[in-house]
Amino acid sequence: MAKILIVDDEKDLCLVLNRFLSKHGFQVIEANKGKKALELLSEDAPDLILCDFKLDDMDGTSVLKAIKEVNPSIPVIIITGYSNIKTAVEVMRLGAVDYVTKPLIPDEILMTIRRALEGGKNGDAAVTTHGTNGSADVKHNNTTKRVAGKADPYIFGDSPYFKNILKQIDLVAPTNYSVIIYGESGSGKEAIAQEIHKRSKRHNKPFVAIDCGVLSKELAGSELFGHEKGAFTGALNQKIGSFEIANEGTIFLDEIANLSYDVQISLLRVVQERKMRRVGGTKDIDLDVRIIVASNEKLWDTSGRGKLREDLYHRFNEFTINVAPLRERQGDIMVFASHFLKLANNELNKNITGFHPEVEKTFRNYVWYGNLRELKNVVKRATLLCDEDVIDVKSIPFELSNFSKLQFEPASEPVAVREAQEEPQQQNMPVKKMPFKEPSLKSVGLDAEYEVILEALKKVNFNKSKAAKVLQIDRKTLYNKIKQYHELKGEPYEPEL
Ligand SMILES: Nc1ncnc2c1ncn2[C@@H]1O[C@H](COP(=O)(O)OP(=O)(O)OP(=O)(O)O)[C@@H](O)[C@H]1O
Repeated sequence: MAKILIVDDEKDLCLVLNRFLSKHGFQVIEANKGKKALELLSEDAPDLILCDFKLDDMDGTSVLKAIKEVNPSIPVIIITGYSNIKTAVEVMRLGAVDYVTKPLIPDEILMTIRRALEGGKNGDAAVTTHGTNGSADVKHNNTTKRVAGKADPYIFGDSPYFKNILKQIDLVAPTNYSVIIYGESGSGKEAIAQEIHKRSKRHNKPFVAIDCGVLSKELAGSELFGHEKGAFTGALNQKIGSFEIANEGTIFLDEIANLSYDVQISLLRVVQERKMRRVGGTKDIDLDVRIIVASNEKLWDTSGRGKLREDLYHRFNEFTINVAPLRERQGDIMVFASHFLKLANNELNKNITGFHPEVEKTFRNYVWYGNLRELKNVVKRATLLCDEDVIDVKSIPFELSNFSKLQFEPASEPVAVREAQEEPQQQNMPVKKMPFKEPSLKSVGLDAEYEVILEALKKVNFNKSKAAKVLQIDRKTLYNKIKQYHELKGEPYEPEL
């Protein structure tokens, strides 16, 4: 029975989650503070942590960092409000395995937990030792290491963007060149690395993906190169590292710049001499591994700041692929949305046929901080919620469908965002009324109320309980007002929690 640690300062929510997860056969422990969570992590050895992003005593980033220091391989699922999605997406780089957004939907939580316990990152539960079309003969229940196997399928469409990427993949795949893939979090860097492997002569050998952002300083060497029995305290048995597992195949090192300087020296030896030694070992092991690295900042800058060895950078820099953020690939958004809908339909045994035009418009105008990962999550959740033939506005997060209206501070990527917007002038505008087609006294009143509600929501970072307090109404009344407003506009809205 898997043990789950719930970390949330909302005691009621903990209680509801505890009951729900216990009913589904999990053993549940709770912590209402970050510090308590860290204590329980050491004392109770949970198998997975479900952690609210905003706690009274610690913010999500520090909790996650602290958790990963104690146990780098424990899967952590972040609970976040959609208003914090941008930060949550960044936190994924610190090693969270996935995120779920509020209001929480029980079935979504259950699916996400089950996937995470199977060892996958955001639906990519692919943990086998042999190639992209090989069989699964060894399981590593370890979030830092993924070896390609039965995962969600990738698509490479025929838009100009895809054609260009595929041209580069085809060019480099047959060679032994190292490749650097640049792109924002969730933009599909690993998908491209896998495609290079698939189209190379190494295709029936292992593809091993390592999330270097999650490796602790102490264990990174042993994770990558393995260790001999007794090499250090705790090395009870010999361990084969990722490079040896990937021998004759391809290794994908995500967030490469996070590796410590010592590990970078060992890595340089692998790249230069094609040899490595296990930690504590005395024997050289010959290696023939193709290296693909990924980063979301330019490695030249990283090496300029002394974070990445310059010689290593030059070794990697044999071929570069730049993955554009989703918001700059307007033409691909609905192609991916339809693909993710097909996957979600299969998984949930549903038959939703497409997207309402209003949803398509919303998708095209949104910034997608988490790129494909965020789109996939939104579509999966909408498929779960939707009881119509097509995904309608009420099944997508309120903050997303009202995105342009909720923007009243400059976005952090104004250029990219502006380029991607059909109506650029709407991007940074202040809170605006959403006038009804035919104003009545009721609609004018609601319009004014809605404006005040939006102001309050913004003030408290879209925490609806806090907004209700600011507005001196209870949470239910707040939901009802939002719901009423949307219904009057012909946009039904169903808050869940
Ligand atoms: N071409 C594609 N077709 C279908 N799904 C894709 C494709 N590319 C990416 N995805 C999906 O989008 C999500 C993010 O992709 P991926 O892990 O490759 O991104 P990434 O840039 O490596 O992310 P990170 O930097 O956070 O590790 C995954 O769930 C993946 O399955």
